[in-house]
Amino acid sequence: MANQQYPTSHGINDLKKQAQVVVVMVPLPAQGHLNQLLQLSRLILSHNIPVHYVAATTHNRQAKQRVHGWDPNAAANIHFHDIEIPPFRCPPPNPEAKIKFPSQLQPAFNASIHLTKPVSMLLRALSCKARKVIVIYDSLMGSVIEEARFLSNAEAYTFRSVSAFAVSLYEWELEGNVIEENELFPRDIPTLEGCFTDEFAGFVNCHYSKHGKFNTGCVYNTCRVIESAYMDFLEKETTKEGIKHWALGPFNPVTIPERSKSSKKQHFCLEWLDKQAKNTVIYVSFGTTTTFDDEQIKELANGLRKSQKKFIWVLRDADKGDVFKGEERRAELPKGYENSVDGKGLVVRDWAPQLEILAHPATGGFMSHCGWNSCMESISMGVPLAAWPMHSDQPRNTVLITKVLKIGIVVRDWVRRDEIVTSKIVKNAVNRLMASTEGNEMRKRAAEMGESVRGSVDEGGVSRMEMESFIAHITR
Ligand SMILES: O=c1ccn([C@@H]2O[C@H](COP(=O)(O)OP(=O)(O)O[C@H]3O[C@H](CO)[C@@H](O)[C@H](O)[C@H]3O)[C@@H](O)[C@H]2O)c(=O)[nH]1
Repeated sequence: MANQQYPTSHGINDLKKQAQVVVVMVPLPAQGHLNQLLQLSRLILSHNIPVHYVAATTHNRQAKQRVHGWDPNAAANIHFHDIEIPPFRCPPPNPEAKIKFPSQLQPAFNASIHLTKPVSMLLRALSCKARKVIVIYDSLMGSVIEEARFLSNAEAYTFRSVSAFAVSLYEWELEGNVIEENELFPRDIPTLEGCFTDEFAGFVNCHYSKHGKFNTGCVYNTCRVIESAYMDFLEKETTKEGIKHWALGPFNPVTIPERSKSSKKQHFCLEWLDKQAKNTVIYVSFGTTTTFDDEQIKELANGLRKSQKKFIWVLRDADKGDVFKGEERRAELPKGYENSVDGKGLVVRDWAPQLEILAHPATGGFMSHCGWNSCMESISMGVPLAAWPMHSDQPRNTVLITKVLKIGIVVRDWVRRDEIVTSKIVKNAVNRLMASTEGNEMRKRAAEMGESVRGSVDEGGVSRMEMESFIAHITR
């Protein structure tokens, strides 16, 4: 399999033990979640453990089609279980919504409940054949894997799709504590007001599994190089329950295979990047759950142009619950915009190869909403961020990036989320990150951190050891 982060060197006995263990992944159907569990599948597979990845047919297709740097279809030991579920509503995102949480995904989240029966059947079937069935499920998919509770040879592990920092804060609050400034948490951590819709908050209340009775642990897409204090905090909080916590990230590949320059498949923005000088380009992208209204798009477009810095801007609407259904809105740019930035900037309307862009030496900064995948990808490629949070865990990830790790600046303060971000604010943020002493210092810090994070997956590195301990634990 291409791009194995953890090459294996197992003894015969280890291999025998592992052959009797299977892993079942149950992701929440949203790109930021599908992607992480697919990437984790790749890592687990490199330890010769078969992985079953279960989702609705359309979400499996989405996860496979969008992954970069390796081919999940060629990874023979990933068994994709395409489940046909009843049709669900698939509204487009609403650019005018006051709360920016992607409420259009809610019907897909609700429809996940139809996976319960097929997942139960799969778990039962696997449980008859394997010595052990390990279920790794998104913390919002607890209801779907209830069957694991009744199988004597099944163990369930909760996957936390966000930073250990965000989970620590959330669980601290769940216990009824007030967040105060201390050695772990900096001051002025935003509340969760404005982060979610009421409907999603209700969904979380129903389905969030902190650590169910049959749970033996939690896995995180993070690395102790950056979040060791928060992993320790979570461990301390659950000592009594005997819950284990594993920081197995970064899940994303940390090295990108050498591109063949003659390859026709190369994305045009990578060819363009090849012609740019080191650290001169800012990559601008807001993940798969952000939709701007026309006015905000205009301000962002003008701000990038006025900054006079080179940029790659991914301009796409947020995903729908089924990304293959219906039309996508094509956001309008100011008249003649693309010509006016010719040579300076690229606007990408399709799926951009984000990891490869971030890994490219010409990329020197990332303007991002601070979704956790984007944060981990940027950190592991050593790129500092200009943080512009929209919803969910993003305002708190912004605190982690800017105040704790000090590898980024804030574009727009979360408290001013109802105001438009003017072109002047955008221009100033780009210049601050890309062309100031402060920005250069952050770039240096981010590069050093990236090196340490990439090193953590090498032999003897913290993430590598944590993964080995996890594999030993599930195959014990
Ligand atoms: O053109 C594109 C656009 C996106 N991506 C990838 O898509 C993913 C986006 O994930 P993320 O950065 O986490 O953003 P969201 O899609 O918004 O993720 C949701 O899920 C995350 C994990 O729970 C949360 O941290 C976020 O707040 C939530 O919005 C990343 O892997 C990107 O590399 C591309 O490769 N190309």
